[in-house]
Amino acid sequence: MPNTIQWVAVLSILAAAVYKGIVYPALISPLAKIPNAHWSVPVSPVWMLWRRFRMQNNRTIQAAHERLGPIVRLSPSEISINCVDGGIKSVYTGGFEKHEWYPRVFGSLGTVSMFTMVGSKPHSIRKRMLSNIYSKSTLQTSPNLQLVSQTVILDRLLPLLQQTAESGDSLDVHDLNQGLTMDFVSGYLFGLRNGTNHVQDHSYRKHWLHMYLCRKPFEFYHQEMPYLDGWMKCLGLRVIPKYCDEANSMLDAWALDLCNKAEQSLASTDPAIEPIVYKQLKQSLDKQAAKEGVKPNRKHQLNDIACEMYDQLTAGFETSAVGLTYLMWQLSRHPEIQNRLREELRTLDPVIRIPGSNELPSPKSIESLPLLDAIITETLRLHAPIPGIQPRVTPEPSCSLAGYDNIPPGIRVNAQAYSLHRNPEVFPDPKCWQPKRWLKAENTPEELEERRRWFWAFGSGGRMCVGSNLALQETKLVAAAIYSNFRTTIVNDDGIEAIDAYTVHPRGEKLILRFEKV
Ligand code: HEM
Repeated sequence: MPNTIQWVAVLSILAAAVYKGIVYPALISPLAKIPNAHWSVPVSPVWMLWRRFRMQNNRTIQAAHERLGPIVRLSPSEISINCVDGGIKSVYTGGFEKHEWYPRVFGSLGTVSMFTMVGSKPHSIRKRMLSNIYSKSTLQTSPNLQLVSQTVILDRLLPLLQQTAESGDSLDVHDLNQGLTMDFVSGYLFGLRNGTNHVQDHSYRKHWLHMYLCRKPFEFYHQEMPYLDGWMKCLGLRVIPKYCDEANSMLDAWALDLCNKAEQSLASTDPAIEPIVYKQLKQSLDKQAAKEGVKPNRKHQLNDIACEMYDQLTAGFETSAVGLTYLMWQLSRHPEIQNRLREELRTLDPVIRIPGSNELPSPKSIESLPLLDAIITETLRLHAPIPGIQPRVTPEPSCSLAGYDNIPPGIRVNAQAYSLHRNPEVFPDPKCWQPKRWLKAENTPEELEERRRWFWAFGSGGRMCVGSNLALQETKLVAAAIYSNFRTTIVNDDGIEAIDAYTVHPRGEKLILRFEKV
């Protein structure tokens, strides 16, 4: 029988556990004042984990905000915000660091990139190395990108669509878009000749996409239960199948191969060969090493560059492709807007024609078309390619968010474009695709300004998308080239609704359209 001292010890431990695990988080912690997404969240993460396991993250958080307002608690140490002032402004432009979630999910080649780095200091050094190469003025005047654009649009895309239109066949544009955007981004990173040709090499594109996408259903384990796979492996079991490891190795080797090719072209200034982004990063890393008085370790450096390039390729192709797919879907559902866009595109000089064109209008002239801009912005609002959470960590010693003070450090705080873009006070009838909400002629300057503040397709602050200008330039050019020449109609859009995840794609992974020459 335990004696009195042992009883007291056991009861004290129990009382401390109840206080720490239930009383403090549910009643005393400053987080206790924040509305709970579910009654259990102050004491357990299970409810939210289950929702995430079922791939219901974005919709669950959105429903909680609709019910409970701009800030909600999702688990004992996680909150979500859905407002600009006291919300995304404080967190994302206020220097809150990224959560470990990023390197867990997106790490590759055993190291980290600008996207996956957690600390803001190493991140800002890396970002400074690359921002200029992605600025709007650099991209609009780059002879390298001009060559990539001409080749991808005039030699690869338009002839293929022309052939499709002539044959009367239909085309899976989601599949095509993923090749198109990869060719753009890889051509800019490594030089046109060293980049991919996924538009024309259909079978390699299929194989590559299969390897890339087969890992997606298992993202949950990396994101939310990072140790589970390791523990299970100790027992001889796996939660993440072996083919995911094989896909990772194949993709790492692919990125290293592209980098090796770029390395051979470093000395070239020929716009068809010069590996613009690769070169910029390599030279900046060398400069940084010289500044720090260290000799660069070439093997580590190649790995660092390959990891960075791999992230930019994947961040760049998947998002832009999904944006294009939904843009083509919406235009196919709205023939009257498609016709108005075509009229606007006919004002370009030169008009993009197949057959006939051997040069493209300037990126600047395409950028300044108001209806095209409104159509793309509205597509990125309603169908944000990254609608999911962007987790950050609350700083020392405490912070205030959405009117709640003394929020302790080390709490995971997220916002998501999915919810910010569905605020009915800013975007009336938010589920409806309405490009006119972005047109100067149809809205007051105050309305437009407010919508811009809530528009979060590219994030905000220091960790905002570095490729947003490239994405917009490329998306506008592709849309201009297609809709100057063809009318699209839907043949099969089954499964067009997006999956519920951090990055999305149509659930059916396809969109079949018919192209008719105009
Ligand atoms: C429509 C297309 C695109 C969308 C919607 C998009 C969206 C985003 C968003 C929301 C973030 C912030 C993510 C977070 O913090 O969780 C991000 C970051 C990033 N994006 Fe994009 N992106 C697009 C295209 C591109 C392209 C073409 C590139 C090519 C270089 C790119 C490269 C990156 C990188 C490297 C980061 C990390 C930036 C940092 O941490 O400083 N993205 N993107």
